[in-house]
Amino acid sequence: MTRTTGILADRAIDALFAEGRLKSEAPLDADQVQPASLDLRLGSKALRVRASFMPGREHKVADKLERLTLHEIDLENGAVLETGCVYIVPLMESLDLPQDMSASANPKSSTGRLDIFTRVMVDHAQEFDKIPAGYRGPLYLEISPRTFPVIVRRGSRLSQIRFRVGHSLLSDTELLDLHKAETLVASEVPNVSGGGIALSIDLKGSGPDGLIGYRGKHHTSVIDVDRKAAHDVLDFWEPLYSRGRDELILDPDEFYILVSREAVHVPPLFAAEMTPYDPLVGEFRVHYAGFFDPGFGHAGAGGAGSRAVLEVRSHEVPFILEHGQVIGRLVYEHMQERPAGLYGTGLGSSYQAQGLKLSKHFRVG
Ligand SMILES: Nc1ccn([C@H]2C[C@H](O)[C@@H](COP(=O)(O)OP(=O)(O)OP(=O)(O)O)O2)c(=O)n1
Repeated sequence: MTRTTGILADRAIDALFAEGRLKSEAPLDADQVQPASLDLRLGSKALRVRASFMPGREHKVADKLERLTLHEIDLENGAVLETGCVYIVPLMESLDLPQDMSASANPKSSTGRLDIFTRVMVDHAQEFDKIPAGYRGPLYLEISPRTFPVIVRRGSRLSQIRFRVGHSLLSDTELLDLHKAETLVASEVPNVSGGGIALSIDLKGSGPDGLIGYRGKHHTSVIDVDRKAAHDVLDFWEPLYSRGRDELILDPDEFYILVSREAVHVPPLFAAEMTPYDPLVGEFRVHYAGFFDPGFGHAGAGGAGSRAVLEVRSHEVPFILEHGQVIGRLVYEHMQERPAGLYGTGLGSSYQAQGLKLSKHFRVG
C-alpha cells in the first residue's frame, strides 16, 4: 500500500533520479540510496569562507561566495579540512523538486559522531537543512570540523537528504498507539509529549568495566572520512567509566559520545528523527541528533536492542548529567511505502544492534 503523504522510500528516490527530479554529475553510487534517504556527495572543490552565512531570500549561494571566499581547495585527490574553519562545498547532486515535495537534510550519523558540523544550503534559503517544496537548483554543504581535522575528497558522503510529500508526523496519540503495538522505545513508562518520545542517557555503563562513553581528544592527527576501521580509538578518544555515582560533569569545551538508556525501534513503515530536548531544561544538548532509518532496531532486521548514540555538548557552563536524564526526543513520520531494503539487511549498515559505538572509522580492540 502506498500513502499519498509521507517520506519517500528507496524505490521512489530511484524514480526521482530516473525522472530528472534529482540529478547528479556522476551516476549514483550503488549504496547511495538508503531505505528513506539519499547520501549526498561532495563535488570537486571546497571554498574556505571567512564565516558561515545564510543566503537569504534575495540571494543565490554563489553570489555570497564571490564576496566571502578566501581560497579554493581542490578535492579531486583529497584535502584536509581544518578544525575551526568554515568550508562550503558544492555537492554533486542537484534538485528539481515537484511542487508538492520538500526535503530536509541532516549530517550522517558517522559525520555527527566525528563532530563534523555540516548543514545543507540552497539558493534563497532562510533556513539551513530545509529545502522548500518545488526547489530547483544546486545544493551546497557547509562543513566545519570541530574536534578532529579530516580528510575529504570528491565523492565523500557527509550528509543525507530525505524527501517528503505533505505532512505525516505522528501526533502524541498516534505515537502512543504505535508504541503500544510496536514498542518504539524500551521503557516501562514511555514519556510522550510535543510529538516525540523521550530518550534518556545511560551513565551506569555496560559490561564489567562500566564504560559509559568517550570524550574527544584535542590536537589529534587527521581522520579520513572514507576509511573504515582505520584509526585507533585511543589516539582520538578518552574512554569514560562509571565511578559508581551514575553522573558525568560535562565540560563546556569538550565533545562527548554517550548512549541512550533505552533501546530504540523504528518499524518498517516509519522513519524517525531525533530532536534535541528542550534546551531550557539545561545547557546541554545532543548536538547532531539525526535521522533514524526504517528497520533500525527492528527485530526482523536483526536490530533488537539497538541503542541510540548521543553526541553531547554543554554550552556556557559545566553541567552535571545524571543517569536517566532526558536528552532528546524521537519524532516519527509515516513512510509513503515500505522500503525495499530495511536498515541492517545487507545494506552494509554500520550501527544496527549497536550499544555504545564510535563511528565506523575506528578500530575495535
Ligand atoms: N544520533 C544518532 C543518529 C542515528 N543513529 C542510528 C540510526 C540510524 O538509522 C543509523 C545510521 O544512520 P546514518 O544512515 O546517518 O549513518 P551512516 O550513513 O553514517 O551509517 P551507515 O553506514 O550505517 O549507513 O544510526 C544513532 O544511533 N544515533
